[in-house]
Amino acid sequence: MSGATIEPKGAQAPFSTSGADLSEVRDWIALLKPRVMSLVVFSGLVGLLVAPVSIPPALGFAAILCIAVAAGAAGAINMWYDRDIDALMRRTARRPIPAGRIEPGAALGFGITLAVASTMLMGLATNWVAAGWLAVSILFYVFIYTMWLKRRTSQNIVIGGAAGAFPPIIGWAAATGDVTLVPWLLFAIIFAWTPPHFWALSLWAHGDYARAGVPMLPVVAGAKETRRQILYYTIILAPLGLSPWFVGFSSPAYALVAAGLGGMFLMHAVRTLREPQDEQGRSLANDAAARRTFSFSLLYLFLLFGALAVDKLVFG
Ligand code: HEM
Ligand SMILES: CC(C)=CCC/C(C)=C/CC/C(C)=C/COP(=O)(O)OP(=O)(O)O
Repeated sequence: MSGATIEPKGAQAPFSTSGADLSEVRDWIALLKPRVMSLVVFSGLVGLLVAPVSIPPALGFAAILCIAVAAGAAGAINMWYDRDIDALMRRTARRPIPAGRIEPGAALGFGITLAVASTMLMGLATNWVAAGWLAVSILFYVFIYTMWLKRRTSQNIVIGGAAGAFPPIIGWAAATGDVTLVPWLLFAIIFAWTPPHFWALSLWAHGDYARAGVPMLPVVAGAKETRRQILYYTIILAPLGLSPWFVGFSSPAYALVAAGLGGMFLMHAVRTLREPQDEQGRSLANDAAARRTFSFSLLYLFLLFGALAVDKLVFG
């Protein structure tokens, strides 16, 4: 597979070289899973902004850059490890490694280099508590989720999803040097959010996972059970969203926003449970409700964390 598209460098005209360079750069960026990174970075930024200690903007910027690069590094190592199953799934088959545009070993080297560089820079720029949590999240995503759980159990994302819940802890630690109750509450919110976020998507992507032999919940337990589990986790998530107010960290205005968002998420989960389906729970409506639940999950986290940050700025 590799080498099929490589041409001798000297044979290329300057224009086509720059075109090739640009698409090469795009491939390296794709290895970093940049769209997923956006929300990871946002939740890390909110952890940093709501912390009771503020750090100089340049250091705050360095901390967020480190979270972004570390998440990207973990994504690149994940794509290196998962290249066999990525090649079997329609959603992932065009990724640079399964498509043969980037050598697996080069992707692994890229991921490890960025992981080490981002952790070291975090430690030097802010503190080693933040760097330690950054390392934990990379290692968790790579070893616990990707290498251990993803191919073994339908609970893979319930436990492995913790990797994506660390960014607010890292952001907070970058500012304060420690981790107290509030960042753990933010961790818990993302932890409870991950199953409905992912299982909504897996309802329509289950064919891909079945083909690749990945035991995601709809493949193992069926769509009906997946719909029920989405609702259970949303029932846990909705009150958890209010927890910063319960502990006196946020104002009643935040609580109102969190309650509204939680209510809307519950409504989407109930609609996903009840959408027209066959006896196995497979949608008869092109998974319209599940698609809306997935999109709303992204909006939910963005708005909830946005509200938390705005609340801190306005009410202190
Ligand atoms: C183990 C836990 C998780 C799994 C298995 C998972 C899986 C997925 C998958 C398969 C997609 C769709 C395709 C893609 O762009 O790759 C997706 C999209 C997305 N996920 Fe997750 N996710 C998880 C946790 C998270 C976390 C913790 C965040 C951020 C806090 C996050 C943010 C996003 C975003 C922003 C998108 C939309 C990307 C787009 O626009 O396509 N995910 N997730
Ligand atoms: C700060 C830091 C280091 C964070 C890293 C953790 C991180 C990026 C978590 C997000 C989880 C995620 C994108 C899972 C995708 O699952 P998958 O790999 O099964 O998805 P795929 O099928 O699209 O490859």
